[in-house]
Amino acid sequence: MSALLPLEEAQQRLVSLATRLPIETVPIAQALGRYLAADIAAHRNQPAADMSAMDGYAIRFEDRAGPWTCVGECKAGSEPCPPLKSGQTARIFTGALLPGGADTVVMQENVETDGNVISLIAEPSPEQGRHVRRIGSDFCRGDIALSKGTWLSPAALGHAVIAGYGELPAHQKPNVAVVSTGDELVEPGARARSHQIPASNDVMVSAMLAGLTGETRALSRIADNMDALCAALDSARDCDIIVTIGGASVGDHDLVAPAFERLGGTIDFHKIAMKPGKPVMSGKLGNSVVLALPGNPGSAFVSATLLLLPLVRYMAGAAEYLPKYRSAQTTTTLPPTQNRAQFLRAQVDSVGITAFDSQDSAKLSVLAAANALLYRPANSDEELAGGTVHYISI
Ligand SMILES: Nc1nc2c(c(=O)[nH]1)N[C@H]1C(S)=C(S)[C@@H](COP(=O)(O)OP(=O)(O)OC[C@H]3O[C@@H](n4cnc5c(N)ncnc54)[C@H](O)[C@@H]3O)O[C@H]1N2
Ligand code: MOO
Repeated sequence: MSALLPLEEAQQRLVSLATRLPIETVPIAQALGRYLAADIAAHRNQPAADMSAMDGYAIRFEDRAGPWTCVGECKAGSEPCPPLKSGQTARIFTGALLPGGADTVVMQENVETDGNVISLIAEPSPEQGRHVRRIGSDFCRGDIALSKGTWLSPAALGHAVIAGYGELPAHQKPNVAVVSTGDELVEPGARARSHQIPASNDVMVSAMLAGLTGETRALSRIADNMDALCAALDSARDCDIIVTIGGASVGDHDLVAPAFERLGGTIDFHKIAMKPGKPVMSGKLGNSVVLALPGNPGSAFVSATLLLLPLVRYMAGAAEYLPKYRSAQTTTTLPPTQNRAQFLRAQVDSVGITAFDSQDSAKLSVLAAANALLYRPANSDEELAGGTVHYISI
């Protein structure tokens, strides 16, 4: 029996089979969910000049006691008003440039007006710079606005636009074929007889890839025979990643590895020291990176979280492509582990993290109730309730 590969090594070997996908210039409205391919420096200062954060009156701080004579109006989008002289104020609105000489804004709720004479009614008198957004207080021209490998979230896109960008250099997203195999599989919603099972993993894994791929191609419910499996895999050779589900283990009908070899694919590793997810296999078929996930739903989910999603993020250009671990206190005592790292389906809340009693990787009821995978390193001792453990949010 081949040795079980530690997970971290498997993750590194998997990405070393892959390359970052080509870079293209993308209109900003189409860049959501991609990864930035270069550092981008701000083209402008933000704000570009001192501006008001409130509707009110712009004043010179030295005149803070008032009253003031109102000599003009400054609104967002207007050229700057003429400079204020001693004892003068200008009506100002949020987002408007401050007139020359002004350095403070008094909110309109804090004054009373009598014609063009404006007096303070609220105490205390304003502090210098109150309600003013200073030039460059958000960022300055030349500052790095977003760094290479950043995930382009809605907020990151907004930041890029305000920094002066209308298009961005970003990596392509990988095209992924999701191939499920098993004579027992029936399509979602169809009646499953007792020897059959609805093909739940296909929908689940495709959903995990939502937004991360260029194309997710479903090649579902391929029969357990070499010719059918080879034909399906062959038809997916144009995809960047081919992920198979089921048939990854050692049974007589587990044909994924033999089918890859028949097609000329090369296997890199087969079997990882983790539970669930031991029978995971990886390799290459032409230019495609191949990842074979086990069929048990819990195993398919855990191995997709720990291997497939990092691979997809890596190819798409992510700086940080591995899952993030957080820590919490276990509410129960956890038994020692053996030679495989464990990822226990668990619930985390403000009290701590609680692993479910049943960890059968075939149970979707347990997986669907979980919001975390509690990580137990291989060969660890019993962990007493109250001890700190690491987990991945799901
Ligand atoms: N002698 C051994 N037997 C097994 C080993 C082993 O090391 N030695 N490993 C076990 C482990 S661990 C796992 S996990 C399973 C995974 O095996 P396969 O990847 O070959 O999966 P299948 O046998 O095809 O299916 C397992 C289970 O999952 C159901 N399944 C499969 N595909 C889907 C799908 N698309 N949607 C829903 N459910 C699916 C399938 O019907 C089976 O019930 O092997 C152990 N055996
Ligand atoms: O480790 Mo399998 O992946 O038990 O379910």
